[in-house]
Amino acid sequence: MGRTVTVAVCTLNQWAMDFDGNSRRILQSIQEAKDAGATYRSGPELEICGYSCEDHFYESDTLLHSWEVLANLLKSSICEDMLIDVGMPVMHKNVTYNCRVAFLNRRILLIRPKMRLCEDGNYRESRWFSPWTKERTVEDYFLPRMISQVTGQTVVPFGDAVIATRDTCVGFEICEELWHPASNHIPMSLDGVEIIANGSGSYFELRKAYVTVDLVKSATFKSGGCYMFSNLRGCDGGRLYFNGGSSITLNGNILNRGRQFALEDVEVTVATFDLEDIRF
Ligand SMILES: NC(=O)CC[C@H](N)C(=O)O
Repeated sequence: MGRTVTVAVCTLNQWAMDFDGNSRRILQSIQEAKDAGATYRSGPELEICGYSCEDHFYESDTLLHSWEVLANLLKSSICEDMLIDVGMPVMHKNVTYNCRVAFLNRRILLIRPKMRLCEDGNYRESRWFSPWTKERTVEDYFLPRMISQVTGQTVVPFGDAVIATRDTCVGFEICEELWHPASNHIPMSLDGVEIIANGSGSYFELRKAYVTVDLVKSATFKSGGCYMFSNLRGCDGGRLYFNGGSSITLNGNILNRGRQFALEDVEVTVATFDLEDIRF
């Protein structure tokens, strides 16, 4: 029995604090994903505000403008009938987290905070964010009024959870969680999560692309599953170059992979596979 699905990962040339441009590129990626027949679109880490906002992450305006962009995405007809997750900073109980926000047809399904922050190389994430440490726990998140007006929701789940649908089960990792020895995809795979989306802000280092390819393959090699890796491209306003190379991997094999060094601001990479192939 075939149960084919088409999913999309996106490589975006986002810029720190360019809310208009970032939002335009996100919408373009969603439109391209839809045109390619995808019913699920994921994107890179902190794609709404840009990854390298540095101490602007301390400013409440950065969080406010991220919500404004999300409100426009929720309202847009381009986003209808597709599961979408986007990356943005969210403050919960006065603590800022680096999050994925998953939504479908004007309703937020889950806000998933990053659980392992990156501190090596040029990464200093704990300067601006705290990791979510409550495993398999969600709390009520009270939405800003401007979002409630669009979605009709007052609270949504915030925390370590996955999205179960009639057809499959979707979970999330955020960048470093893939690199960490106690990766979050391990308990999720053992628990039957079939699709894991990773929004990343992974900058270029010599030979790192080999590591990334090995990691996405091994994440799905042992238990099976689909791994959707989306990465940023370009400089983002800082001194680092994010090298793209977004990929979709099934059961240890790369199905499709975006380019590493390219000039397009928006590159959408899709793959179609049979969910039954995960269930052998
Ligand atoms: N943004 C991140 O979490 C980066 C994770 C990873 N260590 C990398 O170098 O790509």
